[in-house]
Amino acid sequence: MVLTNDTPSQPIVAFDLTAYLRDRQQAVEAALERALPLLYPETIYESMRYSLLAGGKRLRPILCLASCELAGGTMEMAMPTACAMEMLHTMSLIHDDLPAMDNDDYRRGKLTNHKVYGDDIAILAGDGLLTYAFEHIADRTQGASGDRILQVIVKTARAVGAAGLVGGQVVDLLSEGKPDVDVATLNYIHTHKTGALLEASVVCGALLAGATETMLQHLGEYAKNIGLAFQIVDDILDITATSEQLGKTSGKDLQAQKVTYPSLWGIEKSREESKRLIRQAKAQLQDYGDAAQPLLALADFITARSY
Ligand code: DMA
Ligand SMILES: C=C(C)CCOP(=O)(O)OP(=O)(O)O
Ligand SMILES: [Mg+2]
Ligand SMILES: [Mg+2]
Repeated sequence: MVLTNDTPSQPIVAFDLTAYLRDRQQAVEAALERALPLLYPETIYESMRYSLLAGGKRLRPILCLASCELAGGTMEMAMPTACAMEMLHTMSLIHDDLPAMDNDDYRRGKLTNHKVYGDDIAILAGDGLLTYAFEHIADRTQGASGDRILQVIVKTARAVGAAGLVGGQVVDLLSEGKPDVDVATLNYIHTHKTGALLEASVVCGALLAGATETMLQHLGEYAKNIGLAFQIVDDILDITATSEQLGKTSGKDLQAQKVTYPSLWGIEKSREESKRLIRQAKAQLQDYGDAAQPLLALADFITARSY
């Protein structure tokens, strides 16, 4: 996919997103493989690796690496944090798919973790990934000061805890089957269960590189907008895409009576809203010229994606 940068006041330069994603996905896969070797007791490491190394778009680590580079840092400096974001995302998926939550049998085209290893090991695999993510940031980050690493840990912990992802998942579950969920509640669910970790991924990359307050603010706004757009698109795809395309059972939101943007507004209006959010995200990066190309293209990828 070659996307042109259509933000006003930016030069029109083609950016090969397909090649970029392929390179970055490869780098992230290799780093994840190295980060989590198979140790004793093998069952838990096998279970953690089963989900962590099952593919996926690797969007969160790629965003983290890109924002670190935009802020003048290196890919190496951000790689442990980038890997941690994927560990946390994987933890959230393993737990989200459990029978006590969304009860899903497929993820990334494979049986879900609990279907292979059982609920007990799947819960522990999530716990293992959650804790290891923080160990990995603290233990493996090189080239950034202890102070910056601490800021990253605080930001990330907040993003996955009750003030972030956990809080969003709770309201998502409590809203199931309710016919009167309003847009404010829906926005809370989306910005917390999905947006918070995406935002942390973007902001932490830049924090490691010592970005200015202004840049952190721009990147935070960029990330909030793409985060909300991401979940709207996810809910559209749940209706319009096949299980094969998604690698998970489609049509689950309707079945579980989840309130979503498309259920409230219909597919067309939801699509328009996601596009508006992406335009708003890209507008945050207008001061950064060509250096922002990866993040601009990644924003477009969120609405263009089909899985
Ligand atoms: C998943 O949300 C969110 C987290 C934090 C795992 P979801 O249940 O809407 O996503 P999916 O359709 O991928 O299960
Ligand atoms: C947070 C949500 C909505 C779950 C899906 O996330 P992704 O679509 O990023 O899943 P993978 O590419 O990592 O499989
Ligand atoms: Mg869910
Ligand atoms: Mg789910």
